[in-house]
Amino acid sequence: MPDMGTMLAHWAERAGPHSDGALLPPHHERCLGCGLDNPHGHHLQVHRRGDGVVADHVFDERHVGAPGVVHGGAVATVLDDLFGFLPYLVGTPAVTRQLTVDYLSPVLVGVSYRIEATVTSREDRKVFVAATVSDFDERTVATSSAVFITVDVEHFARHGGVSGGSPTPPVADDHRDTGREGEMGQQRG
Ligand SMILES: CCCCCCCCCCCCCC(=O)SCCNC(=O)CCNC(=O)[C@H](O)C(C)(C)COP(=O)(O)OP(=O)(O)OC[C@H]1O[C@@H](n2cnc3c(N)ncnc32)[C@H](O)[C@@H]1OP(=O)(O)O
Repeated sequence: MPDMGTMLAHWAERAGPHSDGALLPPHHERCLGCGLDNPHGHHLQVHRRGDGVVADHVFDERHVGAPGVVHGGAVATVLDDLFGFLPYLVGTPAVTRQLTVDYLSPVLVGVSYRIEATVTSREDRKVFVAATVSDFDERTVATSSAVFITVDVEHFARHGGVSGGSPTPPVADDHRDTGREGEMGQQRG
């Protein structure tokens, strides 16, 4: 388990307070949504705006689904990551428990979109959040809502770390030493 002091410092460093308009720090350098060191990432640049967060984002060819159209999973990734900045403003770490996306119009590769998210309500550990994705004619192309659950920093220490690496995946007993290096071996990468 990573050192708890390191985890606490990592959270404290990011949690702010952040002034209105400030560029918010990435979750960590390898984060798929906002980490600048992730070559597969979206490199989201997120600012605080009032009680919410906002990012302008252009999806590229790496994110294509149907020709010219952004893959729905890529849109969901960006929404989830943007929601993941609201805990900085709430003041406590939180993780996604449920994420819903309404795809109203195709999101297009190479077009700039504004994505805005805010906290709509709180109930004990539950933080309800909502977001919109709009083009620069202010036409809403997607909306999203999510339920985040507040956690303590130990949650992150328990399940991995903040250095950017992934914990070694557990190997299921029934696939150990079978000599079947076919499908399962390849899937596990
Ligand atoms: C050190 C800091 C590092 C910082 C790095 C930050 C990185 C962030 C990166 C961000 C990247 C982007 C973000 C990411 O990608 S975050 C990554 C994706 N998310 C996860 O990995 C979370 C995985 N899930 C869990 O770990 C657990 O399930 C958690 C901890 C979330 C809850 O497990 P736990 O066992 O503790 O709680 P519970 O299951 O009893 O539920 C709790 C409460 O919630 C209610 N509930 C459940 N569902 C719903 C629903 N649909 N509508 C309304 N309510 C709902 C439920 O009834 C209950 O209510 P109540 O009975 O208590 O009243």
